[in-house]
Amino acid sequence: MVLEYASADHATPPDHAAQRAVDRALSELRRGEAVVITTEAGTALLAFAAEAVTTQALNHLAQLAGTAPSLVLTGQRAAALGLDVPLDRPVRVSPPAGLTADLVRDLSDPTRPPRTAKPTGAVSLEGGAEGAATILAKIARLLPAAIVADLPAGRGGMVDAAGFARRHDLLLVRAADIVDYRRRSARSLARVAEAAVPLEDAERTRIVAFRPTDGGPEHLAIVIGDPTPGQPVLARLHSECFTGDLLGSLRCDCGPQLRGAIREIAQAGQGIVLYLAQEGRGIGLMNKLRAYRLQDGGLDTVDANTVLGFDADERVYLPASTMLRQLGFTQVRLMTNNPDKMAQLAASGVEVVERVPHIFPANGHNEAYLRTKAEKSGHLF
Ligand SMILES: Nc1nc2c(ncn2[C@@H]2O[C@H](COP(=O)(O)OP(=O)(O)OP(=O)(O)O)[C@@H](O)[C@H]2O)c(=O)[nH]1
Ligand SMILES: [Zn+2]
Repeated sequence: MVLEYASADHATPPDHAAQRAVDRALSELRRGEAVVITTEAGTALLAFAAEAVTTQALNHLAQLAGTAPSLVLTGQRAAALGLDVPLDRPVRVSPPAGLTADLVRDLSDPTRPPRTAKPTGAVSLEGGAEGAATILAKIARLLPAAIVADLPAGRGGMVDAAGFARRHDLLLVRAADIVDYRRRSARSLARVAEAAVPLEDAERTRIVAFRPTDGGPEHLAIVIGDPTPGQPVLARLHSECFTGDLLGSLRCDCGPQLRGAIREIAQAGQGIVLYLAQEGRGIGLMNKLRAYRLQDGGLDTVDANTVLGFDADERVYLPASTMLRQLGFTQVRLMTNNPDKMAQLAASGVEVVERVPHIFPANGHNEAYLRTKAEKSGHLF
């Protein structure tokens, strides 16, 4: 099958400027710089990633904004620290004596040696800009926590966020654009390259590579044989697992699932494996290694995620549905045990006409992991 490439025009979404602002903010955050986050309500925050905290950075933020910095945690992280708060709202912690770099590290990073740090002082439930700051940290694959300081209102009670950002050479990004970033990114995926790549277990294979126009994560379709567009296709949605897929880690079941899917599809004649760039159930490799560390301390795979401040599963399957559609498929026979994959695909307009179980034997190291997936995440083993 010869594939047509999307034209540049087709691939340019109307919200290009919004995506660009978020993408730039991501790299600022990863470099430890602050960005200005604005809300539709007219408020604005200066924010940088908790993971980049230093005494100097805290002082610099306070001096820039002219207000005391607070720490923003996700509801999940705050609950893990013993606060009685809803899990789905960000929490802002403002200790009366002010933040220190050590306190920020202790509150935001559970892999640090245990100390007795507890959030003290004003703890408030927040929304717009604070929530966006934690989402930005998540998309940047950092710990989901941010240090923030309010921009004070100027004359007339208005915050001149744009003027402030310009004066201090800071990037300005809208909270709503951060919230929409992943959805827009998935929508803007376009095919950029394709080549035959004969595999050990499936010789008639080609890889079709997709890239979003915002420079975000690239995803791959591994197309085996010649599936007929418009017909239900045997498909596996595989989330990246560096440790399992490449190194053969025994902590999970990803390696056998990936190779097994390729073998099974080759035996069936045709089908597609989507290789999705959402390592560690969407928290990234660094954070997955942190989660492993917590699991070595006794937590299960779900609790390790939430103690870090993430949801148990941060993955989205909108990119998968966009890729399937662009390849000509809207119906799948899905190789999975995970009901959330089926639900998310269905919600994004790809019909799951059949679930094909995709189970591999435990290996002596991953029994607890598989049990937790069944008991807590509803996997159908
Ligand atoms: N955060 C975290 N991610 C993990 C852990 N173990 C494996 N993973 C990740 O879990 C994902 C597994 O992906 P899949 O095999 O596609 O999905 P699944 O949820 O197991 O569902 P099915 O295999 O389709 O039934 C990969 O992104 C792995 O990197 C863990 O302990 N913590
Ligand atoms: Zn894995």
